[in-house]
Amino acid sequence: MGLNVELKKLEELELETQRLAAQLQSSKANNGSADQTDDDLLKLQVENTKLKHRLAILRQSIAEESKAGGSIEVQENSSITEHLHFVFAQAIALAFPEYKDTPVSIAPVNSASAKFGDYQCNNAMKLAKQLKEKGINKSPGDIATEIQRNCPVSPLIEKLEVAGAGFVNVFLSKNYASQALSGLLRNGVKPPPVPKRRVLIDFSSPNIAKQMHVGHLRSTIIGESICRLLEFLQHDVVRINHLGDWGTQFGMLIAHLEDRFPNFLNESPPIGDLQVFYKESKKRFDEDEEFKKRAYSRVVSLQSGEPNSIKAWQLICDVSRKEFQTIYNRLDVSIQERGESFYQSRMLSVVEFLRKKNLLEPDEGREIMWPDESKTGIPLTIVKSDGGFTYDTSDMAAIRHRLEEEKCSWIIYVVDAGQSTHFNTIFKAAERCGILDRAVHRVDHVQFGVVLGEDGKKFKTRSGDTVKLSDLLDEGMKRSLNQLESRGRNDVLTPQELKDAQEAVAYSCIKYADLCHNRISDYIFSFDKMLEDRGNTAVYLLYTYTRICSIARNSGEDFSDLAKVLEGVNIDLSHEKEWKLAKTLLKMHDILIKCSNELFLHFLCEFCYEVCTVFTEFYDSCYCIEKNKAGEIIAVNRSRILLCEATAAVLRQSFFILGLKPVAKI
Ligand SMILES: NC(=[NH2+])NCCC[C@H](N)C(=O)O
Repeated sequence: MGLNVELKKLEELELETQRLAAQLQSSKANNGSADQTDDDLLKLQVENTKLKHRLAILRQSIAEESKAGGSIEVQENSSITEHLHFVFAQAIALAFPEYKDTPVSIAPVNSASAKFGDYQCNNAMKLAKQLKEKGINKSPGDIATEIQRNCPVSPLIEKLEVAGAGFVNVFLSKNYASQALSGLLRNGVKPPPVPKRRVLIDFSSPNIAKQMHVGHLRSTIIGESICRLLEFLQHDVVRINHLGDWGTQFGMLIAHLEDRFPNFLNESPPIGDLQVFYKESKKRFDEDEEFKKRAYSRVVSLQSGEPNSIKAWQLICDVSRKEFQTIYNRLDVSIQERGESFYQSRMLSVVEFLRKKNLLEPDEGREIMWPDESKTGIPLTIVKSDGGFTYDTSDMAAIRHRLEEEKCSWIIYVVDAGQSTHFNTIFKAAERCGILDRAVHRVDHVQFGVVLGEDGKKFKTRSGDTVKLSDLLDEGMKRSLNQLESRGRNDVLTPQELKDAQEAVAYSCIKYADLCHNRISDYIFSFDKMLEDRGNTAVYLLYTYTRICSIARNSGEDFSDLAKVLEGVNIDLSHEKEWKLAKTLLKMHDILIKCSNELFLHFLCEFCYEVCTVFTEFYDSCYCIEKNKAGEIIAVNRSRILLCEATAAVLRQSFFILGLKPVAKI
């Protein structure tokens, strides 16, 4: 095992040990101190100390190896930026030992300024300032030179140059790039190595009996892509639909069901439109005192598990569930249902837990909890004055379950930006009571803006109603067919091919339009815009992809077994455009890591767009297949066709993460 690989593994282990120790500690706090737990904790601590020791030795030996003019290996599928971090961290540690923990700063160089290399380390300027504060005068240029001199030799680097105000410019090695692309073609696109976590993603999460609206659509699309991204990076992903299936509205729904379909226990009620049903029951609830009373009593019986109320509740949930599932099937989303009702018993115990810790205080008949001791911010309502629980209570029970029982070390909530105060409060409160430990757990509220209509106002139908998602998807299908027909594709494609293309375009467009913007800003929903075949749209990407795939097919040679083709061909990157394309493709791992660190998918969308435009530049100036005047193939440049295939592979993997479905013909 290479030193770097071992180092990464050890770092992962250390994280895991810390997480286990925290878990033991918290279960000890909850259960009183059991001897067994004490023993386990002790063992873990010893283990952790050993690990730390081993880590220190390793770091030292890596540093020494490079001091002796040593070299450094590149981990397979490693992100270039990460590798360069490693290289420069060592160089800085050797050149300026007292700054060995300085965060390394590496930036890609804009491809327009290729003479400055491909990546840049710009630590020297900051170091010059820090040294000056200590009374040492050294120019950034001199510092950069010292850093450069101490860099270990890496197969990834062709040369290093100091330039400008103290930058160290990195020129990537063509040889390395060519080998990395061969590996990619041979083994498929593989994920960059990252420390693995068990991560729970709470997304989609609509409410029973209510309309699933465009906000839920955003959560569904973004959430699904985050799951795919993290699964690709080999994390252990738990996909959770936190359905709103337990609110007080169920009282009135149950009471209304009892009246409308008295035989519901024996025969499933034909509730066609749950929204109408909901409106009817709400009207009665507001107008009829008697009904209101019964509705309240049904909430109590439901939450205490009375069988008839449970049965009625299940029937209602089933109606919604079926509707949601059709949307998930259409969008190719998979998710496990674990609604608020799942936490009923855990809400009881989390209340007990908080009460024992003296964290609940009375407030006009309610019981509230402040997120921090200073009592600033907004308190959570943990118990209502009628003894019932709230959205806050279920989220406290959920976060506890996810960290302690589900043993996740990372939770991601994909919910609209309107709920950011709620989540901030939940996170702080969870920290305050010892459920959440930020040293070992990561929690993110992946928030997103609202969907606007083309008029810039909230997205609504012409009549001012909220848009039904199934109608929206139907409209997308219609528009996509129109677009294909206007290009005459219905004359070229078979009916099945046309249908596949229609679906691919419709759903890919809707997803991509959502993902390609910074999610935090509001976004304007426009079918016209998303169906454009130019610019950063799904249609452009899908067309380009299909075109790339057709190149090998039309070459008259067999490219089905890439490993075999590679035996006789070296990927040649001597043409400027070949080299540019290769470097673009090799950025994929950097991008995936950036997306998963920051949980923004538009970086990946921009990457796909860049790959397509750089590919087009390449294809415009580099012949892959040469034909004579008669249209006969006279030469096939296999190396270039392999580059096309590598481009297709990179796009295919990125499309999969973004939920875009490529088709063979379009
Ligand atoms: N754990 C959570 N609170 N998840 C999000 C739930 C979203 C909620 N059902 C809504 O529609 O607004």
